[in-house]
Parts: sequence; structure tokens; C-alpha cells
Amino acid sequence: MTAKATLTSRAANHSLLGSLRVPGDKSMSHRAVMFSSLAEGTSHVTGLLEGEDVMATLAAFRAMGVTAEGPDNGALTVHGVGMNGLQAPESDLDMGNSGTAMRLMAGILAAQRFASKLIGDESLTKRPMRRVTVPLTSMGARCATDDNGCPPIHIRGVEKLEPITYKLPMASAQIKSAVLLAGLYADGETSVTEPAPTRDHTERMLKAYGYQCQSEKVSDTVTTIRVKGGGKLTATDIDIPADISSAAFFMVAASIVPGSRLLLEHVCVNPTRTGIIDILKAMGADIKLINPRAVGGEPVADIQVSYVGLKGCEIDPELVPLAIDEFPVICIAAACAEGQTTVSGAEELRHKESDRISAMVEGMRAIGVDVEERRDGMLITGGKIAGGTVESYHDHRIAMSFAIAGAVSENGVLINGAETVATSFPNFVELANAAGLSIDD
Ligand SMILES: O=C(O)C1=C[C@@H](OP(=O)(O)O)[C@@H](O)[C@H](O)C1
Ligand SMILES: C=C(OP(=O)(O)O)C(=O)O
Repeated sequence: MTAKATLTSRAANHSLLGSLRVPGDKSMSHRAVMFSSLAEGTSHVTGLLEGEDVMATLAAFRAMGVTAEGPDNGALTVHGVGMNGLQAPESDLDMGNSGTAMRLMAGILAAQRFASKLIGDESLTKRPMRRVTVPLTSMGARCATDDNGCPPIHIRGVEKLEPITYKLPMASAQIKSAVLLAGLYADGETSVTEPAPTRDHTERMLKAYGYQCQSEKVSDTVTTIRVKGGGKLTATDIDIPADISSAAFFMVAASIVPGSRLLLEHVCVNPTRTGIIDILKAMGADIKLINPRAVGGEPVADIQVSYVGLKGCEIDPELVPLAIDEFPVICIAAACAEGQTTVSGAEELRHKESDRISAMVEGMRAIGVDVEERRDGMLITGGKIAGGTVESYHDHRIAMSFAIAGAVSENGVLINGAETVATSFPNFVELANAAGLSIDD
């Protein structure tokens, strides 16, 4: 388990060989806890990510009267209370480091008859929340952020919500999901139009719990999603595959450590999540999807990655929402590639657990990478990684990305503020070392 504040990553002990399975998908795990809690009946979840973010979501439902056994080795049994069965929590609901938990919970809680308050840690307390309170307020919800637009979110009870027709101002699955979840309680049909495809786990999982949810393509990129309020969720059994966002660290590691050939098992390859594969392939990576299959309404495959020298490329901005959480480690791939890589259209990265553009630029410079910061991305010139000390700014993905950089560094990379790795990938160090990396904690 990784909960240490400092990690040191040195040149890999050997090529990455063999196979490994990273923990369950974080987005699906949050939603499985939420939907199982609101369903009628008992749901059995397997493959649940036992990271701190998902545990914050589970704790919130327990605080509202939901009983659940586990998680134990990814298995969780949840006794759903039905759409209107939640009870007022006795204290503030702490969403920890998790934007997904806070924004999706805001959608559910804004529709309840009782008051609640959503709080978070130092990083979450700096993240923008008006993006959810504004559409929820237009549905009749009584919710507000602090004056700066950030958490806490204060929610007062309502009798019912009105449906809305909402155009997302940016491609965000969290805003889409918050509005759709509130829409489950609204008096009529709520529709959300997304300007570009974003992860569609909410839509898929609603259907798995028996709730109708229609998606209609308006153009090549634009989709409208509709739900009618007043329905119910029915308990189900759900198996959560491995998280491609966690697998991404090993996809990059195997692409940059010479001689590697690694099989990443049972990974969710939903097309709204596979931008990392397209981007690495555009850089020349050797990636194969093996044994594609369907698990719980989601496409799953084993991903085989073999080392080849990467080449820089201009990353297509359309791929940004499809690889949004993978950009920190994509930066490391670019730093090791021959030539230049440009990232553009990625301003949303500034609103994650840290400002991921400035955190990566600062960290890459500290370890000897030539990088130019831009408002909506960066220009990275590949070369050797010397090594040095970097700050992760309480951001799990920044910490793990620099741990991967350490594997090809001359003098090692020391990462400060790495305790947040436990939010999404508690056994990262253990799996990384077993695969051939050299990380001390
Ligand atoms: O819906 C989700 O589960 C998520 C959506 C993304 O955020 P945005 O939708 O805000 O871009 C992503 O960055 C986050 O890690 C998980
Ligand atoms: C952005 C992330 O998560 P969240 O928004 O849920 O904090 C992430 O896991 O990279």
C-alpha cells in the first residue's frame, strides 16, 4: 500500500515483462456505489477500486443510512434504499480528494428533501463547483458554493426538481452526470448535450440498473442524452474491469523502458476512454488489444504493450476528453520521444487535482526536460531525463507520472507529496516494483 509522502524512483531494474492487473475503474466504482445505494434490492459489486476516492463516496452513503458489507478484495454488497430512501446525514459529507464524488453527489443531494454540505481536502477545495451548482439551480435546486465558486457546496432540501435542457459549456462527464442524476428526480425529461464525447459510464450503468437513458448523436461529435424523472433503479450484480487510467502508467513505462513487453489484463476499453491508446500509437507505440469481450455492459480487453522508440507528434485536440486523466503520463512519453510533441485544447487540465499543465511543466523542467508552457497545453522536446526533485501538488497522477519518468532517469526522481497515490491506485508501488521498476517509499 502506498501512503508515503515521498517516493524515489530510480532507473528500472530490468525491462517490464509478464502480465499484471491494475485495480478497478474509478469512474465505474463511484457510480456502482451510488447506483447500488439508490437501487431497490441488494447489489453485488466485484472488482471495486478500494482507493480513497471511492471510499469517500461509500462513506457518504453509509452516513445517509445505506448498509453495505465490504469492500473485501474488491467485493462489495450494498443494500439499496431506493431513490427516496436516503436519510439526512448527521455531519458534513467529506469527499476527500475526489472531484467525481463531489460533483455527482451534488446532483443526487440537490434532489433530496434534506440539507447537506459537501466538503473536501485542500486540493478539492480549490476546484470549480459552479459548473454543477449553476445547472442544478436552474432545475430548482437550492445549492451554492463558497463565494469563490469552490467547495464547500451547501445544499438545502427541495420538494421536487424541474427538468432542464442543458448544453454543457465544456466536455465534462462529471457535469453531464450531475445533471442526469438530478434529472432522475425531476418532473419530466432532462436532456444534456455534450459538445464532444466524454466518458459514458453513467449512461451505460443506468441501463445496467434498469433505468432508461437515451443517447442520440446530433452530429459526428455532439450527443444528446435524455432521462425521464420518476423511474427506479433495480439492484444488479456488476463486475468492474481494470482502470485504463491506471493501466496508462504501465503502457507508457513499457513503451519507454527498452526490451519491455507487458500484458495489462482485463482493462476497460470503452471508446470514450481509449484516447491514450490512440495518442501512444500516433507516437509509434506497439500496442495490441487481445481477446476483446464485453463485461457488464462495457468493452474489455487485455492490452499488450511492447517497447519501441517513441516519436513526438502533434496530439489531436479531439482526443483530449478521451484521455483527459492520462495527460500527465503522456507528457512523460513525450519527454522520452524523439522530436517534439504538442498538446493543445487541454485547458481543462488546469482544473484537476492540481493545475496539471503547470505542475507537469515545473516538474519536467526540474528533471531536465525542455518544455514550453502554453495556456491550453505545452510543447515538449524529447531527450534524456537527468533526474531531480519534483512536487506533485497533492495530485496522484502527477506523482505516478514522475515515478514512471524515474525509470528512465540518469540520477533518479524524488517525488514530494505522493501520499495521494492512494486515492486512485493504492498498490501502485507494489505492482510497479513487481513489474521491474525501482521505486522506494
Ligand atoms: O466522470 C468521471 O468519472 C470523470 C470525469 C473526468 O472529469 P471531467 O468530466 O470533469 O472532465 C475525469 O477527469 C475524472 O477523473 C473522472
Ligand atoms: C481528475 C481526476 O479525478 P477527480 O476529478 O474525480 O478528482 C483523476 O482521477 O485524474
